[in-house]
Amino acid sequence: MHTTTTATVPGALPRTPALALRGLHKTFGSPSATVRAVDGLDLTIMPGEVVAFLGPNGAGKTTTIDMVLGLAEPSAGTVQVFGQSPADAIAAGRVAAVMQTGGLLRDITVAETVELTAALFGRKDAKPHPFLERAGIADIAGRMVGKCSGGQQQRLRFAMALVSEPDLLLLDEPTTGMDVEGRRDFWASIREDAARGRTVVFATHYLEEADAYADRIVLVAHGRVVADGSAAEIKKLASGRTVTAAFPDATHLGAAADAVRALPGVEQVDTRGLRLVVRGADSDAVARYLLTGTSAHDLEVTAENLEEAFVALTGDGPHASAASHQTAPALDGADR
Ligand SMILES: Nc1ncnc2c1ncn2[C@@H]1O[C@H](COP(=O)(O)OP(=O)(O)OP(=O)(O)O)[C@@H](O)[C@H]1O
Repeated sequence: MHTTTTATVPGALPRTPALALRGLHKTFGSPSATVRAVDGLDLTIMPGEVVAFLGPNGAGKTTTIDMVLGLAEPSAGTVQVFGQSPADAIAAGRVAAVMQTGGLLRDITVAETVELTAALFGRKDAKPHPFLERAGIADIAGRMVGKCSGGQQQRLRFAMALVSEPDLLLLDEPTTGMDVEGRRDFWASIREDAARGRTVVFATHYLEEADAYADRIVLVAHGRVVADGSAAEIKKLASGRTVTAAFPDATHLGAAADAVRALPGVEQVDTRGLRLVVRGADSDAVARYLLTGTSAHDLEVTAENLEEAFVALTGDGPHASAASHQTAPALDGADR
């Protein structure tokens, strides 16, 4: 898990984080109807990290990215990009973004788009080909943008973002609307580029994408970080199992629920109708207890996937209960 604000090696000066978000808040609306889009977000990302910003709709991912890009002002808290304000970092060409939509002219070619971007960055001399090559679209350099597929247009946005050779690349759900193959190719280009040491932060809904392409996953919900770790660590959260069993009546069910809560390793206990749902690390012990010590029948044990762990951690799904939040604080250190 990530708990440091700076990384040090003996004898070396502490490195400046690529991104440092401190007590970040963003509220929208009037005082009577306020939306807390970002609600106390702390995050530190070091240079060279590839980080997935993973969360459900409305978690605050885009609003956070907008603040990093200087497109929105925080209501409270601070954003630093390589130790600078977003405006200074952007002016220095240190940060660029691939957003979900917009930013393209349909009636010019792919190569002309990159040329135009280079001119806007004061790099008239920059040839488009190397950027198109890196984004994997050199073969469609002469195609009109309006004739490109959604995936090709996203790669073009990626090529445009590369023009300033940014140290930090932000991608806001860059593969929305792409098919599986398109996504795979797009990520191959991004990973290749990240291998050169660029810091990459991407917002996504897709757990598989975060798992496959990020070195670190930051789970966001309700404008806060609810878990933060390597893909392996986040996946470990999903290594638990769920035991469900039916009961003849509510009295037996209630008594079993109380007793099961006291068993070691049990993280979450819910009831659905006359079924008890128990989530925890030691499914054997739970199953043994239910079958030998209670009137449980029709017992089922299922392995969890990352999706279920995510729902449990963010407290947004039918499995969510007060107990699910016990897991989050251990992963949610004050400072990242
Ligand atoms: N300009 C705005 N005015 C009012 N509310 C807003 C505004 N922008 C965002 N919100 C609200 O803030 C919350 C966070 O939105 P945000 O777009 O940051 O989430 P997200 O995690 O990017 O979601 P998605 O994955 O759906 O894009 C949502 O409830 C959204 O409706």
